[in-house]
Amino acid sequence: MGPIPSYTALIREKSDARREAVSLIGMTALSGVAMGASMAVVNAVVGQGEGGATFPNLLLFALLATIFLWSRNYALSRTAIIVQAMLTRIRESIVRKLRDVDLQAIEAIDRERLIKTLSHDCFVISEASESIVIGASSAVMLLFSAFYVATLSLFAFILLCGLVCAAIFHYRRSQRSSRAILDAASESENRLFESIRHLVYGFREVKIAPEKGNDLLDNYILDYGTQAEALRIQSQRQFLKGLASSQTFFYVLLASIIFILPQYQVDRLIIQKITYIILFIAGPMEVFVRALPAAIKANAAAEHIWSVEAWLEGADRDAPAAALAHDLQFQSIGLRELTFQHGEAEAGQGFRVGPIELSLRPGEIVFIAGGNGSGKSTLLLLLLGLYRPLGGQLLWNGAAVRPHNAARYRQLFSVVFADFHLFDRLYGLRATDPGRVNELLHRFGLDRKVKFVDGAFSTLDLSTGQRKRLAMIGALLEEKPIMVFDEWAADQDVTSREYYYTKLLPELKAQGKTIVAVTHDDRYYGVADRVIYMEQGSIRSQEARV
Ligand SMILES: Nc1ncnc2c1ncn2[C@@H]1O[C@H](COP(=O)(O)OP(=O)(O)OP(=O)(O)O)[C@@H](O)[C@H]1O
Repeated sequence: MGPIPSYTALIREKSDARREAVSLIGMTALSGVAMGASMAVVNAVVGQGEGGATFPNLLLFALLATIFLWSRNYALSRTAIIVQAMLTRIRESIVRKLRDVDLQAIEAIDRERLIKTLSHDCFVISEASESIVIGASSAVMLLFSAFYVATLSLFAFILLCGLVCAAIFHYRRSQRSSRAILDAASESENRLFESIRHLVYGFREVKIAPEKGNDLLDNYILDYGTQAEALRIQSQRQFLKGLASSQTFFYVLLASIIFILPQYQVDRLIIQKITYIILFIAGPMEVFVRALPAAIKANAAAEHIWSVEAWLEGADRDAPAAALAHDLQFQSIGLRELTFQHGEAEAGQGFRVGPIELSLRPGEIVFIAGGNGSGKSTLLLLLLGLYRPLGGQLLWNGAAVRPHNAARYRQLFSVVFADFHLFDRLYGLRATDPGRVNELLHRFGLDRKVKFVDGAFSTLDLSTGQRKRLAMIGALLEEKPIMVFDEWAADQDVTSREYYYTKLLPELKAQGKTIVAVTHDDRYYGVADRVIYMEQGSIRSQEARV
């Protein structure tokens, strides 16, 4: 697997490098050999004095330099193409799998970490790949030089090998905890940015209560910042220690060649040549040492990608969402003895829902009422087939909703959740007539604030009530048979609320739509055909209003 197993595994299994492995490794090695060989030519020419400066030697040098430049350029440009294509493919594969996993899986993971893997970790791999190729080419050049030294003096070669082993041993010891330090530094930075986020997004609260801001700044932002600073300095020191040990190794080597080798090797010319070699490899050696931290970071980023992939592979999913189906029939939906559990029941901290017994028929308006935390939103998620029930069945026209048909079933619904996400454009509704959108913007009193331009809304910078009205427009344009609204009217002014209950809902019902709406507005309960009361996760009662 090599010293950076996750990174190499990623390149091997997720990129096209496998097909080009021979040419890529060959070109990288060729560039190292050509660099070493051009050094050998320089050495030979200089060693021969004036007699060495011949046209054939010049040609040979030019040829080797060209091979070096061409092969390294080839390896670098192909690596860039392969790595970028690989990252695009990885992002696509992660996003595709992400789209299909269950809601419960998404709710259980760290979404920030997921986004960071798609952005930061992919960026780290993209940046590191160039350093890794140049580092590998330099390593080949160093190997070539070692063998070149062996042809000149076996003793010098043994000396070189001994010193290299000592340097590697020392380097590994000095870098032993570098990964742990890097991880701790990035953890401190995460906490630092989390605290800064509280300051930025809780700015109004901080303005009103300065002690919040002082506490955040003095005890969290500064503390985490200082921790991160100390860890980054420690990590940089470690890297510099590694660099210094490689430079010390270089000077010890040089001193050994100049002062010890002459005791065993009398040929001054050979000593001179080996000295040139040592001086020549100083640059590639530093390049190689500098590539190591980049490789360690790329390996850590690859580990994150692997763990996200593993999580996605293991997460529950429905059959992939089919293309939008317009022919979905809805005669009945039934929740039969449906049960669900939030969290661990054993830990005593979970929330149990059900058993729920509920039927839904076309063209009716059903209100769901109940106290805070009584399970209304959870009931909606169960009805929408977004949570997998623990027991019981969700029936669609008499047939059970299961992973193979759940995505299709969900297409029956348009939803405005209580904690809805407002999209900047009408995704999935490309063919929508802009005239219809403008008419709805006008109807919901948003036409002065929001314009519908090139398929997107001109702004989402709106009040909570206005944002909900915009979300409602999106839901109405979807033209689905069942509409689900979770406390939609809660943030509306009196006029919009009145409009919602007395005009919009009856109009939708008249169009044959079924409405399921969570509401606390008991003075409008007369609009509904039925009101369902939730209490502690169960339906306490159902009241027919007509
Ligand atoms: N994703 C979740 N993970 C764990 N517990 C949850 C989750 N979502 C809701 N709960 C818990 O389930 C219970 C019911 O929540 P739910 O949101 O369904 O109630 P609600 O009646 O809609 O409340 P509200 O009127 O305040 O919106 C609450 O105790 C809540 O803490």
